[in-house]
Amino acid sequence: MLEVRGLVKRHGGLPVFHGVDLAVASGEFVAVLGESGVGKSTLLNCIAGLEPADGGEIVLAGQRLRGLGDEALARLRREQLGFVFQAFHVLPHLDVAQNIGLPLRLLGRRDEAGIADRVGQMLDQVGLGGLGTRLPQTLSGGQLQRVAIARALVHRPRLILADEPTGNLDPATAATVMDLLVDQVHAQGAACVLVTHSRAAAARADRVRVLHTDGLRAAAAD
Ligand SMILES: Nc1ncnc2c1ncn2[C@@H]1O[C@H](COP(=O)(O)OP(=O)(O)OP(=O)(O)O)[C@@H](O)[C@H]1O
Repeated sequence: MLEVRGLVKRHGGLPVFHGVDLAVASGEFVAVLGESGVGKSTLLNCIAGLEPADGGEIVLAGQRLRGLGDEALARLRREQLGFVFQAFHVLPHLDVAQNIGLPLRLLGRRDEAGIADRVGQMLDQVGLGGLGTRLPQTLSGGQLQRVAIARALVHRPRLILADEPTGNLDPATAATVMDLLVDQVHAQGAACVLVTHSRAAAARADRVRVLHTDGLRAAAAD
């Protein structure tokens, strides 16, 4: 589903990482750990085509990202990807249900009843049942985190990229969110790359890798 080969990234001429290799098959869950600032979010952004790589190759769902135009990249993201951003990126002027339903609308779905059903299902799954009409500014950080997760999974993406999805959650809610991600991977056959500082979250993955400036390596306990 995802192949990263010899990835190189610089920011403003300064090296972030080089020599990053990663292959993730459908139905496989990989956690990426690493020191703060080593480039974990940057790696996810490169995989999503949100930041250009400076070298190496990324192949997502059989398509090589290099050389794809903005339009093709946007379509690939819409159709294949669910991204849980560290900073949520929940749209402030849309209510919770509209935020969660957005990926379905961007895919061209117009069956309002079907969209409402699926959004309701996601609200229940992340423990936000009844909060669909609330605006984001009335939610807590942990609730916003769960909106972001529901929105990333609503269209059953083939590849899930999750940047610290449990960072703002209490241990019980974090475990529920990890259940959702693991279910999406194992029951639905999605691939998942999870960036986290949480050893508990990483323990749910099939493989754990640690990002260093010169590549991704197996964790000591792996
Ligand atoms: N837009 C940018 N312009 C310049 N430098 C950047 C930019 N984004 C990130 N960086 C730098 O790239 C490096 C990697 O940042 P990144 O956010 O990917 O790290 P991270 O491993 O995800 O960190 P954390 O665990 O703290 O979230 C850092 O040194 C950061 O300062």
